Formats: sequence, structure tokens, C-alpha cells
Amino acid sequence: MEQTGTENGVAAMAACYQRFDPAAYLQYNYTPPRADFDRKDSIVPWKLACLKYYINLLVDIGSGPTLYQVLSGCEVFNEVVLTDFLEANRKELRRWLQGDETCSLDWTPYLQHVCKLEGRRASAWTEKAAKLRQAITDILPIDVHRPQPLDPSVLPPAGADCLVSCFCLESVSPDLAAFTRALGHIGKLLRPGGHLLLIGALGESFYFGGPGVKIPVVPLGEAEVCTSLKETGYTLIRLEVYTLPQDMRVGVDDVTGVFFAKAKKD
Ligand SMILES: Nc1ncnc2c1ncn2[C@@H]1O[C@H](CN(CCC[C@H]2CNCc3c2ccc(Cl)c3Cl)CC[C@H](N)C(=O)O)[C@@H](O)[C@H]1O
Repeated sequence: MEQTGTENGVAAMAACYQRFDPAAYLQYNYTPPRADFDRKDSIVPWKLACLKYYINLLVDIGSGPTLYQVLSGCEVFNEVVLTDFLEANRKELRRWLQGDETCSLDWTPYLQHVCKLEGRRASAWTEKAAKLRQAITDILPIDVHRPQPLDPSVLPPAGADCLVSCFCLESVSPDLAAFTRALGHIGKLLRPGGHLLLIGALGESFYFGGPGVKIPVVPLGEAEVCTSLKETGYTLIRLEVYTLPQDMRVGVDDVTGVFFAKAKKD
């Protein structure tokens, strides 16, 4: 039977490949200039960076001195990047990362609780700690009020796969407009289709960042959070709200509720 054009084309290709010379091919494509590791614009380093970066990256925005926010993420993401505005907080995080016993808080109960939440033995907390230490690849300075909150070179070209941010944006923004702008800025760090896990305070106007260190907070309502997410290019997937029982109001802030929003970048 007469072969079709496509069948002829495929056969012709196969014939070409019969003469393929692996050694020559490697010389052509995997030696300089195409494989020049001293050149940022060499093809092979570019390919290797992409392959390294597209490895499931979680970035925590405004980590503070805390780790709770990535205790589950480290089971799903190969790479976790922590960020904060203050060197004092980044230093606290580095202390834990380096296994320095002089951390200001013992995270063991947190690790044990999250192991139980995940259906693991509580005693698996040491493995979780090791996994988290292995997953945290960077602790970086950040400023969510900058259009580019992070040095662009630290993230893959398309952005992180997931962002988590807890109690940061509302406690660093003087007003709702600044909160919304900051939400847009961090959105640029996230790849389209990536998820944002956002925890924040509702109805809070201040908190103490230390004895006598009263920090203003923009009071948010659920509706404003949803509107800000929509305005900055996110689709809300889930919203949970927690109302503080009276005895949780211990005077360190005037927060009345906490929201959890899972959103997807459009
Ligand atoms: N321009 C800036 N750009 C980026 N980041 C900035 C900027 N400026 C300052 N930061 C950094 O934001 C971080 C805010 N930080 C404290 C607020 C939490 C606090 C107050 N609100 C209610 C509440 C709180 C804590 C627990 C509970 Cl239960 C409640 Cl209810 C969050 C830390 C951590 N994520 C946490 O969850 O505790 C801090 O580390 C700054 O260094």
C-alpha cells in the first residue's frame, strides 16, 4: 500500500538517525560555548538552572522568628525559602537551622503536634526537624512594600510554586491600600496557577513586638481580605475564620479573629 506523506516523513527521519554520532553530538552541544559554566548566557547552565528551580519551591513571606508555618510544607516541597524584614528574625531562624540550642523557643511541641496532625508517630518529630532543616535552602531579606519584595535572582524565572504568609501583610501595612499593594507585590513571586496560603489577623489595630514596642496594624474584615485577593489577581479557593475565645485575648494585641485563605494565582 502507498505510504502517506507523514509515514514517508517519519521514515525519512528514522533514516537520518541511523547516522547519529553520539560522541560528535556531545562535543557539539555539551562543551563550550554551549556548556560554559562561567557564562550566565550559556545554554547548559540555563537548562540546569531551570531543572534545579522547577523543583517544587515554597516561599514563606515575613517568617519572623517562627517555623510553624512551614512544618507541613516541608513534607510536600523540596525547597523552602524563609524570608523576613529584620536581620534579628533571620538570625533566630538561622540559629534553629544550625541546630543551635540557644533558640528563643523550643519548637519540639510544634513538631510533635504537626506529626500527629499528619498521622505520624509523635516521636517522628526528629525526622520532621531533619527534613525541615534539609528543605530550608535560604533565609532571605524581604520588603513586601517593594514592587519586587525579593532579589529576583533568588527565585526561578516563573516564580515559586506556593507562598505561605502568616500575620505579615496586615501588620506591616499602614492602611488597606498598602495591604492590597503588598498582596500584589508578593503575587509577583508566585507562578501563575500557584497557591497562596494566607493567615492574618481580623479586626486588629495594634500588637506588641516586644515590651513597649506597640506596632500599628490595619484592621481587616473578611470582606476586605476577599476583595484585596480578587483585586490582586487571585481566585479564592477556601476561607476559614477563627474567633478568639476571651482567654486568648492576652493583651499582646487587640486581634478579634484570624482568617485562613487558600487562593490560586490567576
Ligand atoms: N516591610 C516588610 N516586609 C516583609 N516583612 C516585614 C516587613 N516589615 C516587617 N515585617 C515582618 O513581618 C513579620 C510580622 N510577624 C508578626 C505579626 C504577628 C503578630 C501580630 N498580629 C497578630 C498575631 C501575631 C502573632 C501571632 C498571632 Cl496568633 C497573632 Cl493573632 C509575623 C511573623 C510570623 N510570620 C508569625 O506568624 O508569627 C515580622 O517578623 C516583621 O519583621
